[in-house]
Amino acid sequence: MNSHTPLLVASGVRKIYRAGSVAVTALDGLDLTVRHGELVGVMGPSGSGKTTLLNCLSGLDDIDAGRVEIDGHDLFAMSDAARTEHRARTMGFVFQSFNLIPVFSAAENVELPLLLVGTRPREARHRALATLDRVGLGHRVEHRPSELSGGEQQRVTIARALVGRPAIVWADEPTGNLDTAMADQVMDLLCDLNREEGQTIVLVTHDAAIGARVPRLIRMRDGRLVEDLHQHVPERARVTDVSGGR
Ligand SMILES: Nc1ncnc2c1ncn2[C@@H]1O[C@H](COP(=O)(O)OP(=O)(O)OP(=O)(O)O)[C@@H](O)[C@H]1O
Repeated sequence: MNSHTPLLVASGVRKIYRAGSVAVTALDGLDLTVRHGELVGVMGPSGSGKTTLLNCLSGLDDIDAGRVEIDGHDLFAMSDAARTEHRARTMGFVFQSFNLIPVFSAAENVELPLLLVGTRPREARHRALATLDRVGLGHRVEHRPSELSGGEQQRVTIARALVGRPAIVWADEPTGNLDTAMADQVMDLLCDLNREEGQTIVLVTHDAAIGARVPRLIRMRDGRLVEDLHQHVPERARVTDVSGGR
């Protein structure tokens, strides 16, 4: 795909959750285009459909109507197996809960997705170490999650999301479990990855301070996009050292 082709094109996406006789329209004909290299924040009141947007546009969840194309491929025209494979190849995920394997070291957690798609162990380890270094954790590769701070654990999950060199990273409240200083470090890292390496990121957040840091902010209400704002984000003064004092 050349960089002029949008990375993600979602059109008319509807998602209806049915629980017994109750149906909730979580996405109500949503249209969204994301270009390569964008950092897009998604805000909106509780229940407006932010997590559903992330789950449906990444193909983690099915949709009831509409179309989602990522990297030129129609997500819902492919089989479940093909969609899973496409997701593993093109997407990385960061959630509020870290979901790291407690008995694995940071390096083992990060190399796991590569091993699962058949990358040779030596290559997987090499890339895991390089990616941990990129997120400022080159000095913590043998640590287990319980031996790391919350911010460090979230940086391990970011490394795990990045190690397969995904076209797009989906992040759902990535700073939701962190105190302000650690949340700042994680946001610094995501902004740097976007600005310096052109990593495309879609990030759901409740936090207005985070919303103020993204170059593009979309707002949802009742399953629709109600605002799409391109905002000037000044280069930050580097106040936080993500290397943790290496
Ligand atoms: N699995 C489900 N079954 C039934 N209804 C659901 C399900 N998941 C979400 N919903 C409903 O869909 C709507 C959108 O939910 P969603 O979680 O996407 O909102 P959100 O904006 O992410 O909310 P929050 O900010 O509180 O996390 C809500 O009305 C929610 O109650």
